[in-house]
Amino acid sequence: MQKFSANLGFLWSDRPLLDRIDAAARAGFKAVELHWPYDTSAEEVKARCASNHVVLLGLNTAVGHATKGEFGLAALAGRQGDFIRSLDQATAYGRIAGATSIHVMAGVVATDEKAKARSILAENLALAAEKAPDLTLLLEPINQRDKPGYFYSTIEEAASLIAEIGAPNLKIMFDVYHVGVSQGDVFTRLKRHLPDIGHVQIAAVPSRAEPDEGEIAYSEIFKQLDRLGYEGWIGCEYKPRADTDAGLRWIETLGVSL
Ligand SMILES: O=C(O)[C@@H](O)C(=O)CO
Ligand SMILES: [Mg+2]
Repeated sequence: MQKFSANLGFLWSDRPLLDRIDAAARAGFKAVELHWPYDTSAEEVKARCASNHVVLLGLNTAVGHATKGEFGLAALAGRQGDFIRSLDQATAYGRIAGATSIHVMAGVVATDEKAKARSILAENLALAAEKAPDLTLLLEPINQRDKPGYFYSTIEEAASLIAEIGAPNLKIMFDVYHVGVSQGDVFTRLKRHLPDIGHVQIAAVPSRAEPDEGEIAYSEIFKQLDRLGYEGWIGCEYKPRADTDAGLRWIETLGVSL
C-alpha cells in the first residue's frame, strides 16, 4: 500500500512554507518533504508539522552560489570546507525540525573533471555518513536536460558510490521523473536497486506535472512498488499545472489514496 508525501518545494509554492504544511495536511497528506527551508526557523517547522500531525521526511543541502550555476557542493574541487558547512547546516536544521533524511546535493561539474569529482564526492559522502549516522543521506541522480552537467544522471552511478563507501545510511533518492527522462526501464531499476532505495519521488515525464499524464503509467509504477515490497514514502515532487489542490484529482484518477 502506497504512502505519499507532499514535496513543499513545488506544491503550494504560492504561499509561505508554514502555510504549505497546513495546506498539505488539509489535503490529507501525512508526510511532507522540503527543498531548502532555511529561511524559516526549524523550530517553527517542527511545531507546525506537529500541530498538523504530519511527519517531516527530508530537506536538501544548500546549492552554493546559485547565481554562478552551482547546484550542490559535495562533488566540487576545492570546496570541502563549504560542503561541510552545508552538511552541518542541513543536519542541524533537520535534527531540530525532526527530519529523518538529507538529500546531499552533488553539484554541477565539467565533463573533463568528472573522475576527480567522483573521488571528492566519495570522500565527502563517507565523511557525511560518519558525521550523521542518525540520518539517511540521499543521493539523487538528476537528468541532464533540466540540469546540464549535474554530477550524476543515472541510478547506477549513485549505486556504485553507495556500494563502494559501504555506509548503511547512504541511500538512493529514486526520482522516477529523472529516471524516466534519463534512462527509462524503470521497473527493472526499481527491482535491481530496491535495497539501496531510501526514497521515491514522482512527476509526469516529460512535463514534470501531476503524475496523471505523459509517458509513465504511474498506476503501474505503484503496483510494481507494491509487488517489490517497497514500504517507504513516495514523494509528490511535481509542478502543478495550475492550482495545487485542484491538481490533486490525480489521486482518484490513479485509484490510490493518501
Ligand atoms: O528532483 C529534484 O529536483 C529534487 O529532488 C531536488 O532535491 C533538487 O532540486
Ligand atoms: Mg527529485
